[in-house]
Amino acid sequence: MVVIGCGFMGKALLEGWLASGVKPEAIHVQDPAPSDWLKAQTGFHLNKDLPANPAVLVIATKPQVLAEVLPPLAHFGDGDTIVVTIATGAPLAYYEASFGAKTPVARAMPNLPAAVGAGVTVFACNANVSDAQAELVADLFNAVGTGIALADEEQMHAVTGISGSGPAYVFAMAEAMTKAGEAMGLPRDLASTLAVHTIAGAGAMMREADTEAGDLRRAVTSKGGTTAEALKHLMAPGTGLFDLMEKASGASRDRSIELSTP
Ligand SMILES: NC(=O)C1=CN([C@@H]2O[C@H](COP(=O)(O)OP(=O)(O)OC[C@H]3O[C@@H](n4cnc5c(N)ncnc54)[C@H](OP(=O)(O)O)[C@@H]3O)[C@@H](O)[C@H]2O)C=CC1
Ligand SMILES: O=C(O)[C@@H]1CCC=N1
Repeated sequence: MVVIGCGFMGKALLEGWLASGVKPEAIHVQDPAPSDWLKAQTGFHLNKDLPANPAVLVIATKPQVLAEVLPPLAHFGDGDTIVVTIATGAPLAYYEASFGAKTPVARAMPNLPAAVGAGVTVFACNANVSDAQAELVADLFNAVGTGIALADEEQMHAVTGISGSGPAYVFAMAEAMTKAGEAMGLPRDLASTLAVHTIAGAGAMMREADTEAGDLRRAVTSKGGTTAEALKHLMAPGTGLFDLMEKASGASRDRSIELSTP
């Protein structure tokens, strides 16, 4: 496997893949300014000559640099190597134009919790991807969480607005809960611990429960109690979380569309 670009997301995937048993010796990583984490890894082939026919070529750079990153890699095209790109926005056709029309390409949108094996990745494959390669892509992303194949590539922008950017919304929520706790006089450490454990606990419960998130919300909300008072603010039409989430995820989706012509 060859990985081009090892920033936040490249590192998250590599951490997940290493934890799932992929051998570092099987991985070539190219990055012009390797992070301390990358330099500290043993076994990777870092910024060394690349193998001629890797099974997988992962593109993990920002979409803004694709126009300079892809041309020197064009010789990997039109063969058995599958290009797996996690760059936001750019469509499959962009890679076909760069690598050749016969190149197998999978366009994926992972998310940061892949680093701890709890990511969710949606991927769309072009017509050149064989069944075995599609299975390989699914295996790669299932190894770091849950992989979901998508038939309609156009939906990838909306996926980005929900799960690609989504961990940041949840981290922001933890920050906001911490700040609110401090504002009510709790020590920062305690407020932060409460926020993190509450979100992690609620997340674990949603994953295991057989019911929808709304049902779980109702289970916390005693009639005439404290939560109902809080939710009057969080669910207020116009200013509440629901409308805000629609605006926020829509803004992420729109930016993904803007980035689709690198
Ligand atoms: N972060 C996230 O949660 C997610 C990110 N993504 C997508 O993944 C991609 C990477 O994102 P992220 O990791 O956050 O970004 P980063 O900027 O952290 O990582 C990109 C890495 O690529 C390196 N790079 C730049 N030019 C080259 C080159 N010519 N050859 C090899 N490497 C190069 C950068 O080096 P330098 O910094 O020195 O320029 C950097 O280390 C983006 O397309 C992003 O949209 C998708 C889902 C989630
Ligand atoms: O912010 C970004 O552009 C990337 C894509 C999804 C998460 N991070």
